[in-house]
Amino acid sequence: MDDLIDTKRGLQSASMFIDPHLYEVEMEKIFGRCWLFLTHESAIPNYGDFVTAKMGEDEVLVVRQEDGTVKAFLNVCRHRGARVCPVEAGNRRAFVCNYHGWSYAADGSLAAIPFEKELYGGKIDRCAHGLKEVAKVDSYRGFLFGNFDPGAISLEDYLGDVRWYLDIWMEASGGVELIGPPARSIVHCNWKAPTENFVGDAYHIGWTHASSLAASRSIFAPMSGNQMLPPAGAGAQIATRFGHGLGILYDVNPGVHTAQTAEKILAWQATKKDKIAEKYGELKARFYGSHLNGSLFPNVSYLWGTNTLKIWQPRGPSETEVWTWAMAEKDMPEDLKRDIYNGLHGGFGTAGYWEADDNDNMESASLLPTGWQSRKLRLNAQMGIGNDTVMDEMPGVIGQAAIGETSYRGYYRFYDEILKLPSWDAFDLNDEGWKQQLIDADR
Ligand SMILES: CCSc1ccccc1
Ligand code: FES
Ligand SMILES: [Fe+3]
Repeated sequence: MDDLIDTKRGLQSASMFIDPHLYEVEMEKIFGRCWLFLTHESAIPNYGDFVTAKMGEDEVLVVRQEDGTVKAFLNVCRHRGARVCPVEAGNRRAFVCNYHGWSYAADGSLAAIPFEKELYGGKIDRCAHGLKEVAKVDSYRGFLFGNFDPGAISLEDYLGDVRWYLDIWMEASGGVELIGPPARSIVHCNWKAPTENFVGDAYHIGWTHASSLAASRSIFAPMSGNQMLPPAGAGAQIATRFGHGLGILYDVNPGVHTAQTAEKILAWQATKKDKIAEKYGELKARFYGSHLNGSLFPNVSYLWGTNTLKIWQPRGPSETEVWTWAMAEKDMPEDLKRDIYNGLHGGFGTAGYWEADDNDNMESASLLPTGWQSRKLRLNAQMGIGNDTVMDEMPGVIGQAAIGETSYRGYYRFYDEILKLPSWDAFDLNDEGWKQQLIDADR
């Protein structure tokens, strides 16, 4: 794996998008040890409410407990491995397996076995056959994450510096809600391809989305066909410790929406910005009115302004199931939420026209390296390399340009680190060397 990621020069091996052995290592070392997004608290408010979610290729049941906490379990019967709960969401105090009828309580314990006395003679240890519980479940600002590794660092530590940027829309905005259930679709690509696009690819907007920009008459339309670059000082790229990253396009929050919906969003935000500035400072208020594209390592992405949250669920090295939610500020009027929902799914939903633009790229970038010669190529994420820096007013390593690949380099720097990390015990939370690794990188 040594020649997979070259952090020093901002290069990655094209084989990372197709190598089946690497994929198995990712499932063990990344999806088996990192915090993975499950759902939002508001989706399971009451005792017995549940949703199914994915953690890597494992399907889990996320269940609200009687005491108000949330537990997650592998959705796999402990008898012969059948799926215990076949539906995506609902409310149940018990889950009964369709195969032989074993039933589990909401806390995952094995509650009843058909003909237990007659067929097992009381010789089965029910306590040892409860649903397999996910080691850790925790919530950040209402967003629920799970971790299979009992030795993992806390969610708060794992999010680290990126919390400052998440708080722009998860807190300063007054909080958001996911308008679901999520749309689900399959893209024939490796799960990292779209995640890296959302972590930092403002570069593709003008080129890939030329027709979509023109069709939607969006604020970004002048970038269509690369007619122009965003002016100097129009944005920034941010990389943080655990690979989470984002790009900011200043002051153009509703950039991807049609002119009509954008107008409504701008009017709405104008009613809140002063209060946000008072409470959270001018910079956060500005970022609240900016467009943010970001990914949380390993596989969840968001577009603040375009109003979407997406998970790129891996299904083998060359297939990804995309879950897409629309996202709106909790206190928005219902008609604006509906406009946002319709605009989002028309653009970035399963058959969205922006999504269709992107999927062609995701598929070609992921499928071309199946060629013996193509897979030996290095992918280039050197844009802005050597100019990254730190700034007092905002955390992380910063690329001070609207278009750059700082957050790509940050994402793959941690990807390399976590693949090589023996265990979380070997991890030094206080080691700030990661910043210098990125700042000292050069061509
Ligand atoms: C094209 C929608 S906005 C965006 C910006 C950067 C990365 C991904 C999406
Ligand atoms: S120009 Fe970026 S992948 Fe071809
Ligand atoms: Fe795109």
